[in-house]
Amino acid sequence: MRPDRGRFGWGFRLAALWLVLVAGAALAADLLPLPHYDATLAGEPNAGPSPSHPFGTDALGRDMLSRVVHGARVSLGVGLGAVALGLLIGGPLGLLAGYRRGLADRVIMTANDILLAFPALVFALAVVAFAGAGVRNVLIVLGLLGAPAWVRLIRGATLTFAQREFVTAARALGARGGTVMRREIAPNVAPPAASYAFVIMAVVVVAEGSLAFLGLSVRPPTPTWGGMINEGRSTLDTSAHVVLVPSVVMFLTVLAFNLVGDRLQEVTGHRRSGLEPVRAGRRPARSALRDAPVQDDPVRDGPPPLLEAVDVRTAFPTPRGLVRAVDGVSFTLERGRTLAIVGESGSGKSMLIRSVLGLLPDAGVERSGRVRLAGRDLDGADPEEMRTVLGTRMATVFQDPMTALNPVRSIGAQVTEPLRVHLGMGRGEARARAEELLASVGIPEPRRVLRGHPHQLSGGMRQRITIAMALSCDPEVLFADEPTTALDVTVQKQIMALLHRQRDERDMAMVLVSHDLAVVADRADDVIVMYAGRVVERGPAAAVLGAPRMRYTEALLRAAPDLAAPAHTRLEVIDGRPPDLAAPPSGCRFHPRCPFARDRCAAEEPPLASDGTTGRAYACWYPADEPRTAQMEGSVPHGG
Ligand SMILES: Nc1ncnc2c1ncn2[C@@H]1O[C@H](COP(=O)(O)OP(=O)(O)OP(=O)(O)O)[C@@H](O)[C@H]1O
Repeated sequence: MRPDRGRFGWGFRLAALWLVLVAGAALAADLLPLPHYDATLAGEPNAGPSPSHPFGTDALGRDMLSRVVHGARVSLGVGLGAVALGLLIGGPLGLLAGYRRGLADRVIMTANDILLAFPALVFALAVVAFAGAGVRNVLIVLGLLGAPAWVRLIRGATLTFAQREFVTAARALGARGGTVMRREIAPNVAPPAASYAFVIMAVVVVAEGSLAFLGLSVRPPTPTWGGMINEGRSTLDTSAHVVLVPSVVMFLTVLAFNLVGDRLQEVTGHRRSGLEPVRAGRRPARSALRDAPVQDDPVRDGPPPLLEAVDVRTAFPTPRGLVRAVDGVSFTLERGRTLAIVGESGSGKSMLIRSVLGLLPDAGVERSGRVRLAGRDLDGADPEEMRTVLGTRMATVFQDPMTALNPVRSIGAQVTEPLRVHLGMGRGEARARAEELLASVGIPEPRRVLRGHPHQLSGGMRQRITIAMALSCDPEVLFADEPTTALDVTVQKQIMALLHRQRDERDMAMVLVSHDLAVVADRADDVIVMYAGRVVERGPAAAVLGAPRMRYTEALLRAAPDLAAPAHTRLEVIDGRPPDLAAPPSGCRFHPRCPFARDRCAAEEPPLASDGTTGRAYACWYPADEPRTAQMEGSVPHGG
């Protein structure tokens, strides 16, 4: 995230200039041609500004400019130290709370809230009075007092980024939690943290000034701004400049820190995630669904399928009730084949994929069912094994390559990471392999591209990069969740062709989520049609899309653009709205929108029953007419 330099404005520039001036003077204080800050009678006592003493002198005739400059050392030094200490403590805790959620989050945030409830200045006064005044103690106390604010800020930013696709993508590549926090989230949390550091500096400068005013910061004769204000109090009526000079310098510095911090915050401001929040206070659990009987789990002879999902259920506890996003879905997939998942928006396609990959949001999700890869039950896999499976055997290509790639890391760093982590390659070897991978997915000048960042590439090129990353460890199953939706039409075809070429060359299986039924009919071997979290029809793609039986599939096809149809042909829409997954309709979930519905549809739920042909099944009491053989074997209409 690069700040837009043109939008900083004059206020920011003046404030930044002031801070550079104060910091520079503080650093070079000993080198400047100024009298020693404690040289008494360097001039007339309490004298106003003059060419030899531009800020005047104090009651002991000491040069005020020298004292203000040396005072800046203490103020800024304590500020920097306290910010660093607060960040050192609050940063990791905030990352942990925001990324792990659940128990860690609750413990950290409860402790944090208790600490925030302490009256800070009283606490600082008590500690400094007890432990003794001095820069070190003041710095430690102010650093500790700032830590809870850092926890809140870093947690909030982490929550935002933890929902972003590049974090899911890193998890899908098998990255450990610590690595995800360090490499994916921390660099993105850094810009808001940096802007916040300026605001905290302002708070610490004021707090240090207040302690110094009370005589609880550094000991005299070392000057501090607060101490100078205190010393000048007694002569305020006759020599106001003794109080005014440190006050104005302190005021301008605090104002400048706030201005710079606020402006940086605006410029580096980040987008919020659109996910509905999960109800607070619920633990990640599998409880409510765990007891649901696992259906459709046949005992088979022969080798197990490459990928098998049995009765997968995923639900989110929300204030509206339990949202059953995936409600008892089963499928199998073999090497070299593509299974497409289709359905309206919100039907549960993405959640099904995430459930299979074990990449659900951590907090509050309830899930059950079985997922097996070549017979290995992935639910029984420990986190280490699951990370390896995700990195090497199952890989994912996400919808939007811009959000799936980390904007602040170079492409080379992102493409080589899975190679280094999972295949143990050294830097040079991983770089060479990354170049080959990029070339294999059609990226010209791979060496140059590896040095760049995601924003320097077009959408199509970015998606090629994410495909290269997904393919880097030779996965057996590739999941592609609407991989072309964010791209323009000409590029969509190229990416789809690339995916299938790679599938054939590598003999992978592919799970493809797509809204584009023409693409599904063209490319997929099998299809499952989802409605309200359930499979309502499944079978060979050509047969299902060529002659749907379930009324919802029929409606979906009529609502899809037909590439073969004349331009300006009106598309039919599916009447009504998708059901509320927290309170789905009784019987067939599609019945309120189905023109063929009868009483039985509202009363009884139709089972997903085979129609007698291989692999084909649908859930409908009054299905579309059974097609004649000639129709079924005929060409599949593009998009319906
Ligand atoms: N964190 C969450 N809390 C509550 N409900 C959620 C959450 N995430 C997803 N859902 C719900 O799960 C359902 C399925 O979502 P999913 O993203 O799988 O749909 P989809 O079919 O992939 O849609 P699209 O085609 O628009 O991507 C939706 O109704 C959504 O509202």
